[in-house]
Amino acid sequence: MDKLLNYAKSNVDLCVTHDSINKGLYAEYGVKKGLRDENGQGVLTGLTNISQITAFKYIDGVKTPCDGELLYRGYDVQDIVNGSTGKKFIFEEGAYLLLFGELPTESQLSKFKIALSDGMELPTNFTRDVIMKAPTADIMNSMTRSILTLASYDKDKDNLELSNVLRQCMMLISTFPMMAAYAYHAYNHYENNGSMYIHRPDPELSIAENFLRMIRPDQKYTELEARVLDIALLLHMEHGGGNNSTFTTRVVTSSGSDTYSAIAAAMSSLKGKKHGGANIMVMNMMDDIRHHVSDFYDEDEIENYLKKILNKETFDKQGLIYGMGHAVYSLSDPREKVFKRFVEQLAEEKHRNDDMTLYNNIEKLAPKVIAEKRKIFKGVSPNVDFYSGFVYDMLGIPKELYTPLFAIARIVGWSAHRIEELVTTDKIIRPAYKSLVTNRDYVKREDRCN
Ligand SMILES: CC(=O)SCCNC(=O)CCNC(=O)[C@H](O)C(C)(C)COP(=O)(O)OP(=O)(O)OC[C@H]1O[C@@H](n2cnc3c(N)ncnc32)[C@H](O)[C@@H]1OP(=O)(O)O
Ligand SMILES: O=C([O-])CC(=O)C(=O)O
Repeated sequence: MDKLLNYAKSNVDLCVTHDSINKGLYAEYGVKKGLRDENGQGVLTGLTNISQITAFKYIDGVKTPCDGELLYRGYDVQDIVNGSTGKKFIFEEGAYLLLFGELPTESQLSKFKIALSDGMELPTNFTRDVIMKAPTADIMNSMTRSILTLASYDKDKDNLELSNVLRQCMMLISTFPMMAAYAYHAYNHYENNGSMYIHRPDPELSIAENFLRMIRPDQKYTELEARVLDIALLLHMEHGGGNNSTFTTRVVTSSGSDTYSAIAAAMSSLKGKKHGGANIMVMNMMDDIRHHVSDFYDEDEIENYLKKILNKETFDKQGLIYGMGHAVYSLSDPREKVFKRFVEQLAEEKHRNDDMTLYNNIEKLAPKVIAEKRKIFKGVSPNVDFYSGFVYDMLGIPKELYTPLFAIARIVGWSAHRIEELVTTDKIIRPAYKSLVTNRDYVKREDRCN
């Protein structure tokens, strides 16, 4: 390993020399870096009927940043949340809506729940033979391994008929919580010396309830905890075709690959720190801030520390304030607003008021500090990941499961987009790269100088 690392270090300069491209050429050739134009707007690469994100409104013909709006199949997520008061199975209802395009009637929801419950089963000894092998704190990697292994149990893996793809997607929606919870227990036992327990899901319970039941030794949870998690799952389900993991799903789907491979690829995208992996990074960053800021009520001290993070002087030295900013939203992310309502309620109940103050101050100061230091076109505001980790922390969910929870929700959006891609597009996604290569005369091996 060390020898390989030494070799890699000695060759890094070659990569930098041959892989650095003058940034000015992007503008010269009209290349949209990150598939974004000069104003940060995403390049149009597809059409979708699944969801809609609004971050700007036209006022007197002028494009103006506005509070964010997110519609699932035309319904505002905030209305879905408000309409769910006193109800269970909010995630399941959202999943039906995204997969089939309509809000379910009681009877449709009930049949859908039964179908999902039927899918809540892993193959015999799968937990022992696959999930418990090579335990890791990286639960996303463990889940991805499980997804790819499940493919080898599926006799109809490559069949792209819609009914088969839908069966595969629903089976994955049903089994993701088990893959995540059991992978965590294996890690906690083998790496952390914790106790290991494997609770089976109860087919009568919701996905949110089952998740809480499976991760807790006594299988108990309160109504509020289950509701908050149910809503968190709803809010994370879907975010258009362009977000990194959904676009990945669509790219892999467009090549004719199977469901397991497309979803495994999406998992690999989601875990990135700039995408779904940001929820863990927010928690790590908050720990770091708590460690370095002595007074959570002192705005100057907090602002100075945030500047150090942006200047790559501290924390992970990447220059990012996690949980802030979004590729699409401008003034606000509607999901963050919903989260905040629950955060305030939970923080009061769990006596986390000092933490709440720190979060409030960062929410207020970070956008200003980022706007001063970076070229921001549309405004920068807290995103869905800013409060999600704090909520999960107050629900006693271990940090290793935060990004997996995102995946447990987003598999629904990935599934809907895979199906839409199969039904509608049927064209391999293949953008162009302008080549800067120049012809060189071939030199025989013995004639190359050192
Ligand atoms: C579920 C989700 O995926 S939500 C996003 C979760 N990710 C995070 O919280 C990580 C922190 N945030 C970020 O890295 C960014 O805001 C992203 C990746 C989400 C979006 O980035 P972009 O699409 O480049 O956003 P935008 O066009 O508004 O950014 C403009 C500039 O501000 C920078 N910027 C945006 N947000 C931040 C931030 N939180 N901290 C530091 N700089 C930031 C961008 O890097 C970019 O700088 P550049 O032009 O030098 O590359
Ligand atoms: O849309 C994006 O770029 C990021 C994303 O998935 C989300 O915010 O849920």
